[in-house]
Amino acid sequence: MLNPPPADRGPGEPGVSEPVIRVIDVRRDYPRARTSLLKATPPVHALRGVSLEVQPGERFGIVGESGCGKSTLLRIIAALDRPTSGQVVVEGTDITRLPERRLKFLRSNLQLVFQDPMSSLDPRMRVRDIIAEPLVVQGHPASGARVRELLEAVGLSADAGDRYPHQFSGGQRQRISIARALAPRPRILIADEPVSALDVSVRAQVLNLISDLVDELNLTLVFVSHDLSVIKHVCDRVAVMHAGSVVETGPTGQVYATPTHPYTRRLVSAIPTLPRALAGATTSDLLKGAAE
Ligand SMILES: Nc1ncnc2c1ncn2[C@@H]1O[C@H](COP(=O)(O)OP(=O)(O)OP(=O)(O)O)[C@@H](O)[C@H]1O
Repeated sequence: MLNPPPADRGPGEPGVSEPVIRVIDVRRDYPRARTSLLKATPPVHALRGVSLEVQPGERFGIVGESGCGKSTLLRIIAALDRPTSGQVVVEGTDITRLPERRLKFLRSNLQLVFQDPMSSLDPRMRVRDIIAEPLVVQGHPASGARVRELLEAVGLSADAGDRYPHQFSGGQRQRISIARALAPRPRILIADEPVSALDVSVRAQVLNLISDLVDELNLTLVFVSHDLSVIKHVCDRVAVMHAGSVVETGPTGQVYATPTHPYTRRLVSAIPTLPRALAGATTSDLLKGAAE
């Protein structure tokens, strides 16, 4: 079985109604280079008091155009960065104040898939070692059988393990990243624009693979995209971000059909019609076009 029911793997087993992730009034300021000797330069307010909750087994989307703070929020949820203020509670544990050595439980329970598989896969490593790496880092032996099982789960043949990342297409490389993320049997999968760098012809295949695996393995998914049509394909609920704030949250179908915030209405009205979608235009391309 790819992901048997987890044994005790850390504090805070999610209860029936306990959110898996709670983000509470999170702010993140980045210092900006000084431009004047006389006046202090104000920081970049990347997150301006973001709050949201993700329930167990939910597929939660975060959408917004470039620079609205999506990656900053994901990095804070994954404890790769700390907020300036506010709290993030994952599976009942406030991770924002924990020292690095106490974050071990999070490093196996929560895994990430990034936008560009080429830059997130070490070109000098064979695929089998790439997939086994998170297990080895956590001090677990990685068996050949487990690597083969993961390759099969993402639709790659067992002999793919002997090859190097450059010997695969973009879509296949993203499958390798997904296999690596699943290796430590996470309960939470975070995907940051996982299909944006892929050829439009393989995007749906990779989205369907993520969807199927989330169902099969009973994962909670947090999925970030600048493209509402991609979110609509995968997610049950969505938070719309604009300029460091969440401006609207709701079931994806409802937000899509009856958006309440003016920014969401702009996003929805810019969703590509079929011919433009086939030509590969994204919501953000179309928003740019509309603004020009
Ligand atoms: N390390 C940093 N130092 C200074 N400013 C930063 C840093 N990281 C992000 N920012 C700024 O914070 C804001 C939010 O950036 P972030 O990358 O989170 O947005 P995003 O929505 O993920 O955009 P994209 O989709 O283009 O990655 C932007 O104004 C960005 O320039």
